Amino acid sequence: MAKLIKNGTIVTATDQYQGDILIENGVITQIGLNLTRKDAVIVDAKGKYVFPGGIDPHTHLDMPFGGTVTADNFETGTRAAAFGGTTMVIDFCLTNKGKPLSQSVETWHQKAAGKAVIDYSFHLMIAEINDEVLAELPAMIQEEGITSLKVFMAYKNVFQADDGTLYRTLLEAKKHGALVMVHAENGDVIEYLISQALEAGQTDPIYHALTRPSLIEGEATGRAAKLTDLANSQLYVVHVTCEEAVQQITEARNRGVDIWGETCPQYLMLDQTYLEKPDFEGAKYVWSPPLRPKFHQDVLWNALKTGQLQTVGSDQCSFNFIGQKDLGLGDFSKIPNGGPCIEDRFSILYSEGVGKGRITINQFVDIIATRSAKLFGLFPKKGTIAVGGDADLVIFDPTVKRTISVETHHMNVDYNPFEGLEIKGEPVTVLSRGEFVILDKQFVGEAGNGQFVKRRTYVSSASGEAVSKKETIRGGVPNV
Ligand SMILES: NC(=O)NCCC(=O)O
Ligand SMILES: [Zn+2]
Ligand SMILES: [Zn+2]
Repeated sequence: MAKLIKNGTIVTATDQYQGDILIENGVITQIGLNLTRKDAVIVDAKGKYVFPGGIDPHTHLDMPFGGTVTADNFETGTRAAAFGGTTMVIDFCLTNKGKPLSQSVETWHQKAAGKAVIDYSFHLMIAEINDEVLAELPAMIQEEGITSLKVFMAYKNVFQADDGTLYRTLLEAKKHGALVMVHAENGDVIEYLISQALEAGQTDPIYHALTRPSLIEGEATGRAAKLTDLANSQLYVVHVTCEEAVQQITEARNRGVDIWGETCPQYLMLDQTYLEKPDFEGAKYVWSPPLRPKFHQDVLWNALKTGQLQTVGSDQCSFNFIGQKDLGLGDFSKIPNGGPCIEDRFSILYSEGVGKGRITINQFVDIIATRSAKLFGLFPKKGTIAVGGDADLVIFDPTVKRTISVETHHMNVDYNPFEGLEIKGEPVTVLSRGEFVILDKQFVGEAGNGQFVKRRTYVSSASGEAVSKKETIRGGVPNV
């Protein structure tokens, strides 16, 4: 049945205006003033913003990691995402050396199908480059629509790939139209620092942060940026936490490298002192890269404001405090890395960003949805509000004050790292392809309604300025 959203303030990455939105067969068919339609369900959005549904470019749902499996799967995770105003997630499909890529992708399809309540896609991890991988990659990218590849520069002996693998992945990505993503930390150095700490009896959660200094996140970011330049390819740096990494990205962008950066709410809001909480509570705040000293937060906010960083992902990777995080009691290196944020990403960025004057409301939409849609081949089907696009929409009440808490969140995990944070603004109604998923703050969706979305190949035009600058200033580096 048609739906008509009336009287809302429509906000995109570029505009803000009063208007009505007509939805038919899951897509937006008209936007205008005083629209009428006899047989439509009317949704009154007076006094509310109508935003494009959030796109979370970085989630780990139902993922085995650190000797356990994330507490949220595709059903609980995407349901919580919807409550929080997110209508599409791109999850990381892990792969195993020596196994076909197609097998890993099939495993991820099985995890998501019948469970997801909103649309989803996958990034594909590249652990090695060999003849089999080279043979499979073109079809993965161009036929399966998995147009982003992930390389880990850390987690030695688990996920870490070497520089040769990263470089060859960059070359293949350029050839076939994919965006390469990196977890940028120096895994070899970290492994040594961890062994030194444990030898010295330093076992508490704070040593997780102290053995992963920001300098080596910056070093790995700079290395990846330079390899991208050499390969004349394209790079997206996930979960940027610190000044050193921002500097490397900025410097590379200024040289004309096609490079993008993401940060996460935890790095914008929480600092290293959280890892010092007594009674092992610091384990709740173990992410890699780690939380940093507070001054890095201002650097990250400023980088979002000035466009040096372009997106905010949740890096949703939830583990219960009791029964999962406590695997690392007596040895910080065994604490499963990651935390829950899929539900709060959207509202925290609105409240702390727009509400506190750090970013504009149009920048908010760009960071939370539009930029990811462009970089990951979804725009303009998703990531904006336009005739012909999917009706993935969030009706958002900017006046509601609330406190984030495990008592009220919908994630399947026994703590919330933002517990007690007072924020302003809340998604009230959320639609995915024109169907209500959240209606007046109640879940009305259904597991399995979310669909896998094949994405378009990476186009450098998404990068605009950076690529044209490179072509005019440097003439580009030849592909070798
Ligand atoms: N970030 C984190 O600590 N856990 C999730 C895996 C990753 O993104 O590195
Ligand atoms: Zn990572
Ligand atoms: Zn991650």
